[in-house]
Amino acid sequence: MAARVNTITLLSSLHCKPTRFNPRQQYYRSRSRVLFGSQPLSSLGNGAYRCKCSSNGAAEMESFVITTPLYYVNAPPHMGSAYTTIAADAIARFQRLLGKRVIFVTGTDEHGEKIAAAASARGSNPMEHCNLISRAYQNLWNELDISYDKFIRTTEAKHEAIVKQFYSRVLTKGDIYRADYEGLYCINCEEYKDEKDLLENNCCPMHLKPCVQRMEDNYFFALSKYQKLLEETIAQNPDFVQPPFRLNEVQSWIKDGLKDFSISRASVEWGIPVPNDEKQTIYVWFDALLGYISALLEDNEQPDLSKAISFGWPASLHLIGKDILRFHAVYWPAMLMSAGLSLPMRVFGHGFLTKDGMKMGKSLGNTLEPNELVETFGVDAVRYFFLREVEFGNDGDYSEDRFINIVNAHLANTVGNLLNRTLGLLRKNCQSTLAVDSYVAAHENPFPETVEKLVSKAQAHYENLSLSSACEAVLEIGNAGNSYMDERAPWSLFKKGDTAAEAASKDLVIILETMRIIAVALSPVAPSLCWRIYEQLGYSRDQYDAVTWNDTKWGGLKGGQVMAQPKPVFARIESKVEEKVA
Ligand SMILES: Nc1ncnc2c1ncn2[C@@H]1O[C@H](COP(=O)(O)OP(=O)(O)OP(=O)(O)O)[C@@H](O)[C@H]1O
Repeated sequence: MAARVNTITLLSSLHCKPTRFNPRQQYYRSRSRVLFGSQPLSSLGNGAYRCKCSSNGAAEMESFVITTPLYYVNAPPHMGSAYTTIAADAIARFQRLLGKRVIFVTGTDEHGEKIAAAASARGSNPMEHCNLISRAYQNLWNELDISYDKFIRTTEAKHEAIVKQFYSRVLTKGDIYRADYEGLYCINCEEYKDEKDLLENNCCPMHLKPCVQRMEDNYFFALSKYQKLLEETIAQNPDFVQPPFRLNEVQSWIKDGLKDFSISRASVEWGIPVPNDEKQTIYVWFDALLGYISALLEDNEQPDLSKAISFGWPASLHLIGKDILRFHAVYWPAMLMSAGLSLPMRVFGHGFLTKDGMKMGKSLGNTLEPNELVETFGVDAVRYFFLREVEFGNDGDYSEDRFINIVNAHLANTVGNLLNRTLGLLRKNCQSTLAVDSYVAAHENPFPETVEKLVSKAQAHYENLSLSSACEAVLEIGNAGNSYMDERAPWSLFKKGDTAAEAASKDLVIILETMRIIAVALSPVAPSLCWRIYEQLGYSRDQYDAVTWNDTKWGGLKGGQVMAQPKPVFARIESKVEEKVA
């Protein structure tokens, strides 16, 4: 079968590696025999496809498709929703720097009982309500410098068409049947619960609200049929669920036994009608997960499932919170197997931002407002703090004092101050002009090697989604630059005659080259700040936008390049309480 259409070709063979057999897809194909659509290129294990070399030796661009959850529009976004999206954005930006063809999908999940209830509580109709809240998400993503490529709303006509086609495939496969169901239902999770998983008074452990007894005549998806296949697939692809401790959780759910689940609601009007039974609507999760596929359609395309698949499925990475792991790592793969489609390559379930130990969430109302944080502290501080402070995968609590201390110490002092004082010295002693190429300035100096080692460390951490460690490695470059500056003390060398002054002007080039490398390596996390650094180094916006990870190599700055007038790139945040941050 032909490789997926990747139209852009790279001139360099940098990203061209030999294609490799992908055991997961082969495994699945051999059992289902119904896999269709174009085959992805083989997995690199990190969620990217291997590229294919064309006959002239040029390399087709690798693809990297990353998704956030489609956020539920029962209430406006909060810092928890922003957290996943900021992390996805940093990963997407890093993969773009590597030269991949990235499709970054986000959007809003707009159907279901909770939405209808939220709309009526506001005295609005569901569609108006969805328009308003979906717009709030898009506005917030703009505020937060989120570089998404696709924003899908599950109320879009193309999405509805894809859901119906998918439903029909699963029906044809014989995996949908009709039955009565009675059980305890959590309206906030929009899910029937097992009594054993509930707290006292049948309260949902996530939302702390009692579940209600419900009986319905529904359509069911035969999840139990896929138990063995799921078990085997996951055993053969342990990287499918990450971090590893979440894989154990998923494996134990499957081992406990999978029960068929109801995929329609008779009592919910606000949803996509079940094909051939207009009295029922499709269960919100069976609908929303398909958004990852319908998002891939071009706006002017006929909504066709096979076509959507050919535009980028399977996703390289679903980034989600741990609350929706079961849907993504159990239900969704089984649904895809039933429809004869490839599984996503990786599902990463990160931890929760908590407030007083409880998950911050819309239903509990204990949220932190990202808009306010951005307004008060700026977008770079918000992005940097949450990615640096919370070990990606674990939970993390927010404290304003910690926030201020971290961003002041790292962004204002280590990075901003070093740049500012170096540019100040350059202006005073060298008319803001670099004396020599950075390559020449560092001749026989071991410093570039220190920087390059830290860059490699940062790269490895970005690739493993260890975003906090990636930030740490980049900050270590800043620390190394500060130590170099203090040891060399160029301000005093400039006073010691020509030879010492020549050495001092080379030292300034070395520090500024270090700043340039920091700006590239930190750009996935704090893109606006890094642009300001680049601008201070005398580059244009177009030059910044064309940067790749290759630009982390030593040797970018050239002799004669004129730096901008020194201007702080990150304003220190004033606070009443300030502690020393290690
Ligand atoms: N406290 C949080 N910490 C980290 N991520 C969160 C948090 N809250 C929400 N998210 C992100 O949003 C996803 C859930 O989206 P959803 O729109 O259901 O938000 P929610 O606030 O969790 O809603 P609810 O409180 O009604 O369950 C999570 O899987 C995660 O990606």
